[in-house]
Amino acid sequence: MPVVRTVSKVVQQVLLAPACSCGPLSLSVRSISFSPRQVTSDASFHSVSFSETDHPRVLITGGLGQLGVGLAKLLRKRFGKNNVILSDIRKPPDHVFRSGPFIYSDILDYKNLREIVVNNRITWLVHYSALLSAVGEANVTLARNVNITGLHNILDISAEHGLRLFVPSTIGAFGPTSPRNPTPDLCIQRPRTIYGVSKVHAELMGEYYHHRNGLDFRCLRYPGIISADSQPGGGTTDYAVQIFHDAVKTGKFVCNLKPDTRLPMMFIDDCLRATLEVMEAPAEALSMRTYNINAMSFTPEELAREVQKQLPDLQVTYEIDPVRQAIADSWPMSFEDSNARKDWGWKHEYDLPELIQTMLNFIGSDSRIAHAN
Ligand SMILES: NC(=O)c1ccc[n+]([C@@H]2O[C@H](COP(=O)([O-])OP(=O)(O)OC[C@H]3O[C@@H](n4cnc5c(N)ncnc54)[C@H](O)[C@@H]3O)[C@@H](O)[C@H]2O)c1
Ligand SMILES: C[C@@H](O)[C@H](N)C(=O)O
Repeated sequence: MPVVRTVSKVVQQVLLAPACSCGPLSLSVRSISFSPRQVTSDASFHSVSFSETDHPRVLITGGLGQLGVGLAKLLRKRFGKNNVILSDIRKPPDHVFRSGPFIYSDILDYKNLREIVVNNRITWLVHYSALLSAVGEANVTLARNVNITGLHNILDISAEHGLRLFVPSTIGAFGPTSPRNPTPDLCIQRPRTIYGVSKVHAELMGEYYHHRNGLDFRCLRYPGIISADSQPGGGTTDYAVQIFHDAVKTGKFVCNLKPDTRLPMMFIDDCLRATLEVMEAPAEALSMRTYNINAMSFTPEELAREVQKQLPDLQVTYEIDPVRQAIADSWPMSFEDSNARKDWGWKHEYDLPELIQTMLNFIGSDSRIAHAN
C-alpha cells in the first residue's frame, strides 16, 4: 500500500514538525481533504488569479459590532475603499452603508459565504462574528453555533481558497487555573465560559489547519477593547466603555463589577492597528500563530478615579452582576505580550491617561453636537 504509507509518513512529519514550520512540510488543502464540502478535483478553479502584488481583497464578518466598522475604515485607508467588504446579518446604519461595500453574510450559511468569497475574489478574511462572554452565557446554544460551527465554515472556506485568515481570540480564552498576573502566551487554558471554550477551540483549530495544510492563520488575543464611537456587544469588560458615556451624559455610573476587579484593557485604535500589523507581518517573522497583545490593566475604582480627575462630579456606585463578576474573577489581571513585541514589533500607544483624554474628548464633543442640534 505505497499511497497509504506515503500519506501516513507525511502526516507523521507534520505532527512532529516544530510549531513555526509552515514551509516544506505544509500541505495544500487540495492534497488532503477534510470536509465533504471541499472541492478537490477542480480546486485550481478557485485559485487567486490576480497579481500577488495587488492589494488584498478583504472580507470582514460580523462587521457591525464594536470593532468591525473601525477596522474597515483603517483597512480602506490602506487598501482602497472597494477592496474591503463589511458583512453582517444585521442592517447597517446609513453612514456605514454609504461608507463602502457592505454585504449580508450569515457565517452559518456555508454556500453563501463561499459565493461571497469567490465572487469578490477575497484574499484576506477577518472573522469578527461571535457572541461575547456575557451574552454567550445567556444563550449557550446560539454561542456554540456561531462561535464553533461558524468558525468551522470559516476555516474550510479559507483553506479551500487559500485565504489569509485572522480570527481574534481574547483574555477570555484563559481560566481560573491559568497564571493570572501576568498571563503568558503559553500556559494552562481551561476557561469556564462557552465564549472562552470556543476561542480556545478557534486558536487550536486555526493552528491545526496551519500545520496540517498551510492555512495562513493569524490570531491575536485582545484585551477588553474600549471605543468611543461604537458600542460593546455584551461582554464582561463593557463597563469600561459605559462609564465614559454615563460620566458625560448623567454624571452617574452604576458599575456591575467589584471596585477591585483588575482586567487587561486596550484602546480600539491600538487593537485595530495591531490587527493590520500582524496581518501584514512577513510569515517568517511569526514564531507563533496566536499572540497575546497588551496595553494597560486597571480596576473600576482606578478607572473611576482617573475619570473623576476630569469630571469631579461623577458619582460611581456598585451593583454587582454575579455572572459577569464570576467571569472576570477567572480572567487574566494582566497580560504578557513580549512575543508579539519581539516577533513583529507590537507596541501600544495608549496608556490610561491618553485613553481617558481621548474618550472624554470624543464623547464630550459628540454630546455637545447632539445638544446643539
Ligand atoms: N470587543 C472586545 O472587547 C473584544 C475583546 C476580545 C476579543 N474580541 C473579539 O473580536 C471580535 C469582534 O468583537 P466585537 O466586540 O466587535 O463583537 P460584537 O458582539 O460587537 O459584534 C459581533 C457581530 O457578530 C455578528 N454576528 C452574530 N451572529 C452572526 C452570524 N451568524 N453571522 C454573521 N455575523 C454574526 C453580530 O451581528 C455582531 O454585529 C469577536 O470575535 C470578539 O470575540 C472582542
Ligand atoms: C474581553 C472580550 O473578549 C469581551 N469584551 C468580553 O468581555 O467578552
